[in-house]
Amino acid sequence: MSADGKKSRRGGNFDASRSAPRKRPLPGKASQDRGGNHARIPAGPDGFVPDGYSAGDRPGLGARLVAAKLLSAIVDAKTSADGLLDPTGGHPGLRALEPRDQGLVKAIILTALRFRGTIDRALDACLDRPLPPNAASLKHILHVGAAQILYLNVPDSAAVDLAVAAANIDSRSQRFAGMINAVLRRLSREKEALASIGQPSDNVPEWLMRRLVATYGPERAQAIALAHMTPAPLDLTVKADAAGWAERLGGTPLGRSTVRLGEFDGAVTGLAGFAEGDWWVQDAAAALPAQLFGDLTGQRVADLCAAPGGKTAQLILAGGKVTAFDINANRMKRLKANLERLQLEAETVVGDVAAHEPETPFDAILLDAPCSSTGTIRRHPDVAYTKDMAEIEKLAGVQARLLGVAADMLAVGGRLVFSNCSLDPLEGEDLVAAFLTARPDFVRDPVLPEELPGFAFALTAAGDLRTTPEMMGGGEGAGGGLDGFFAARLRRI
Ligand SMILES: C[S@@+](CC[C@H](N)C(=O)[O-])C[C@H]1O[C@@H](n2cnc3c(N)ncnc32)[C@H](O)[C@@H]1O
Repeated sequence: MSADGKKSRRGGNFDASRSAPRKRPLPGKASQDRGGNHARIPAGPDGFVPDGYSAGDRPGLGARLVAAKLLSAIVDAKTSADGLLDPTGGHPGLRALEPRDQGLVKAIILTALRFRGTIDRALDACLDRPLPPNAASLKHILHVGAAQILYLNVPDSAAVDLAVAAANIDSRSQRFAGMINAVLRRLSREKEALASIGQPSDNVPEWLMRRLVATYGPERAQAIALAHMTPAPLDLTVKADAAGWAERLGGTPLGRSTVRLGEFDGAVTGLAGFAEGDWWVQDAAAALPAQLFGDLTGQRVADLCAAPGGKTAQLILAGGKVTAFDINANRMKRLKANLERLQLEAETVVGDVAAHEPETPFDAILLDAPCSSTGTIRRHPDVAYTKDMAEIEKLAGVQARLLGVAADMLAVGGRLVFSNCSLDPLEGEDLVAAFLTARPDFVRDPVLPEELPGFAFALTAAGDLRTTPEMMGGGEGAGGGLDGFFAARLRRI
């Protein structure tokens, strides 16, 4: 529930700036009428505003044009949605829209990606013949329209009319305007049957589904695909007293330090305890790797890939004297702002951690490495379309290099936790196995069930942590599930 008690939806990590739309009924609030405000549509660097189009011609049309444009950038050019949808540094077409229409664009994009396979099937069922090959622009216009009709609280007539209008001002799609009208109207008539056509795996690109089946087996892979179709709940990591905060905020305590608020829509900044720095937004699974150190009182701790700092905060609260490293200066600024709100202190170092040679080795090191983020597809459905196996292999190489760097910074007897939010064993189990073979001075320090109350189910036979999105009710309706995470605890001998 939201701060004002309304039914809500919101997810995110640490700084709470991300939001995720629900399956239906959906964002609605973004646009309940004929589709939003008059849009100012400037020509972006790619000149996407068609010739002869006058800004503000049609309420809501700007939002649909931008949505189709961004869908193309994500699916065709593999551009990350986070960057495109950023309200300050994102796509210029998006930034030119009214906030309400920006919200609508975001809802359309996330929904169109989350249900991409189902939408394809539903459109196919309404087409007399297949779409012409190379008609990418037409396909994006149809997907934007279909996402609204099938899953969002936008009047179908507005979704259809604005899709036709978008086609009419796009020279590549103009000749299909009549077809778009007919197809989307049919979709609207038959949507009850078509909104859930097929199976969850239809919404997972082939490369990823193959990988999930090979890793987790067909049944669990299908359950993961189902969980991906449901936006993640809002989880908070509290400094202390999870049970007390759960009661105060109307949530559920999970494990040692998480309060799950489930569906949430609105500003987390309005919730009790935000201004006082009593908690921060962090998925329940993301809160587990730092817990594998237990008490860190008096220890020198390095958080090697720290920003925006969710795990840094946990390491400080566990008693560690923490140095936080990150290569990205902007992200480090966010870490500092986050720690300031939480009234916590760490030394910070901006730069490539591989170039850092500590004078004294650290007693404990967390390497929460950059990864493919396939464990966060519920929050970032674009990941399934912007990443591929080549990228995963490349990232596994980066992680192996960073793990070697981390190993050399650790004192003998010290503990190293390697973690990331990938579902792929190349970035997790396989990588750690290869490391242990190459480094006889390290052994695995298996995590015991009693160390992770409430999450013992997520421990592997080897004693690593492996969470997947269908765990804890993922896919069984809104408000459940976990981000996919891997963590292994290693000790230098
Ligand atoms: C998965 S994010 C870390 C999330 C963070 N641990 C948290 O819980 O909030 C990975 C981070 O690694 C940083 N990074 C990537 N390569 C790095 C390098 N060579 N040295 C230091 N930081 C690096 C990225 O800038 C990014 O902020």
